Amino acid sequence: MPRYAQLVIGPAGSGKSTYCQNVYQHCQSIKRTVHVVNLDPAADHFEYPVSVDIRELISLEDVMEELKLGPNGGLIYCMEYLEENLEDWFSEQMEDYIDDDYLIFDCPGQIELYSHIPVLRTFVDQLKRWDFNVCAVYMLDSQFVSDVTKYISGCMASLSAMVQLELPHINVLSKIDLLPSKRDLDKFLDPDARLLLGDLNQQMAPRFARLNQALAELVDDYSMVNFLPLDITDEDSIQFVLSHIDNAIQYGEDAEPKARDHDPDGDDGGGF
Ligand SMILES: Nc1nc2c(ncn2[C@@H]2O[C@H](COP(=O)(O)OP(=O)(O)OP(=O)(O)O)[C@@H](O)[C@H]2O)c(=O)[nH]1
Ligand SMILES: [Mg+2]
Repeated sequence: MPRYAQLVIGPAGSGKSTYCQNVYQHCQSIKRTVHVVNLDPAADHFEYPVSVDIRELISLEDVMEELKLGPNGGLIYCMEYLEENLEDWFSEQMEDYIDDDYLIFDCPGQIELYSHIPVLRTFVDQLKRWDFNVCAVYMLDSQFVSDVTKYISGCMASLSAMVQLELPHINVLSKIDLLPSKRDLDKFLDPDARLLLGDLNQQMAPRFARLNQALAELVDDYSMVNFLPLDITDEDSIQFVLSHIDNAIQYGEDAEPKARDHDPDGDDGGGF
């Protein structure tokens, strides 16, 4: 039997750890077991019980002090150290989690990790060899929908992670509770390339028209850049996101089919 994993990624401060905490609590309330793994060597405190903690292997503070590295260089060093220790330290930690266990990996927010540094890809490949079904959960702060140019840059960062990791990929728009209005939200959840292009052209100088066209086509071609809204103040919203992810990794396939509550259109909306 496989094991299951979510790799929770996305820019710094996008709400990854908060998401992990809320999914953990939600699962507790519905009597479902999940384990949260901290992969952020810079994290200082957690609102969820940490099942495995990278800081027991290496801490950012020590690396910065001993190797005289800054926070970003130090983080990369820590992650590469984890990569070197996948077969021993990490493999030992994973031994406790067997058939059907469900792990949620809370990752650091450095964007380099998702664009051009291969550590997470190596990590994911190892999880797959250990028979994990893995899904990338890309968190984007909903403040990105306040401006179409920000939004397109968020989409590109997510696409870059998707191309690098080659995993089932779900984009989540976090912090929906902080949006002053949800009126225009739909057009960002499931973007229409032509509308996007119109908005981009309106905001940017004419010399960017061809670039905008290419970006809009890219979003359209992949037809994968869509987002699930997450309002952590609403249990149904958490369950909605979780059920899409479960579906992507075929969790609970043998169980009774789950009702897709909170999905007014009845469509998938997932980005993979
Ligand atoms: N209101 C609200 N605040 C949120 C939500 N998600 C995160 N936050 C706040 O946003 C800040 C950053 O959240 P984190 O969960 O630490 O974000 P992160 O992605 O783990 O950040 P890094 O690990 O530093 O990359 C914290 O102050 C959270 O309380 C949300 O859904 N709603
Ligand atoms: Mg975090």
